[in-house]
Amino acid sequence: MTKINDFAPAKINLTLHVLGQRPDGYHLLDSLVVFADFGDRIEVSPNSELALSVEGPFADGVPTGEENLVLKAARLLDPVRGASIHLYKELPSAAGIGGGSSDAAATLRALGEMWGMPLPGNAMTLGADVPMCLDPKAARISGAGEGRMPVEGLPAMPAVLVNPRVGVPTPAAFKGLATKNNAPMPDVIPDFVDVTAAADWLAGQRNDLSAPAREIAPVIDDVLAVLDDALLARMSGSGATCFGLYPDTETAQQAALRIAAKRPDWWVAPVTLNP
Ligand SMILES: C[C@@](CO)(OP(=O)(O)O)[C@H](O)COP(=O)(O)OP(=O)(O)OC[C@H]1O[C@@H](n2ccc(N)nc2=O)[C@H](O)[C@@H]1O
Ligand SMILES: Nc1ncnc2c1ncn2[C@@H]1O[C@H](COP(=O)(O)OP(=O)(O)O)[C@@H](O)[C@H]1O
Repeated sequence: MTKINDFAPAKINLTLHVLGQRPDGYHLLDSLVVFADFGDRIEVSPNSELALSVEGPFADGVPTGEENLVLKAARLLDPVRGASIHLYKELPSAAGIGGGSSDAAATLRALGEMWGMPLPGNAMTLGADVPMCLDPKAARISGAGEGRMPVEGLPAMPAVLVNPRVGVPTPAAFKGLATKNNAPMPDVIPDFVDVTAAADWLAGQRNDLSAPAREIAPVIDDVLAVLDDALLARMSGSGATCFGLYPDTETAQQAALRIAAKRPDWWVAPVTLNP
């Protein structure tokens, strides 16, 4: 039986500048996005009905009904066709790292291949993060999430992802913004010789959702504090996951061990953020 596997990597917003708000309420973004070598996994195989099974460390709490983004993605591609989909959930949900969106994008890729269909142009209807996850490579994201410019010149970045197991609802983070019209990133994102140079430049940029998310979940301050030995520590997306950038893989792994020992109740993952 034909089985197709796909990988749904964690999405990290290295920067997230909020530039304004559209009349429909969605916010205009300028965001530098990269993807980790760590994420969920999807397996699809032929089946008469559309069926989803979920397992893995973060399976609990992921909806298994029609509201699951994996099933919504399948229905977007074909409203009636059947398939068996297995989701192995390694990523925490509602965590600012686009787990559900990346699952949806991986489902579109895998079912598109199995059913011989092209990727849909309206993936945005599944969620603002889904289009950027269709081709999970470094990109500068604009509009409400639909604009995507590939970014060359980023190094592979050793990092640690830390989530305090507290969910931040994305609408609440946007609603809490003190100012909606903020400055974009510079027009040109430079090339960087290494992760230290990238971290130096990133330090001059922002995540505008960080302040409102920290109001909602003050534990984010504790997360940033344990990442104080990183070259740069910042929240991703609408939180609460934060990333720390480290000069090399070994240092990142040591930092992850230290943080996991200090906060065994938190989710801690040493990763590489790929260009
Ligand atoms: C903030 C970001 C940054 O990459 O990531 P996450 O924190 O979700 O990972 C995304 O913009 C989130 O994308 P996603 O989670 O797919 O958003 P959606 O389901 O489409 O929207 C959830 C809600 O977020 C708000 N929203 C989302 C995107 C956007 N550009 N402006 C918004 O105001 C709206 O209130 C919307 O109802
Ligand atoms: N496959 C999925 N994985 C995770 N969450 C999902 C999935 N499908 C639907 N959801 C719902 O989407 C919401 C946002 O999840 P997620 O995409 O992980 O958030 P974020 O983009 O903030 O990391 C969750 O609260 C969850 O109920």
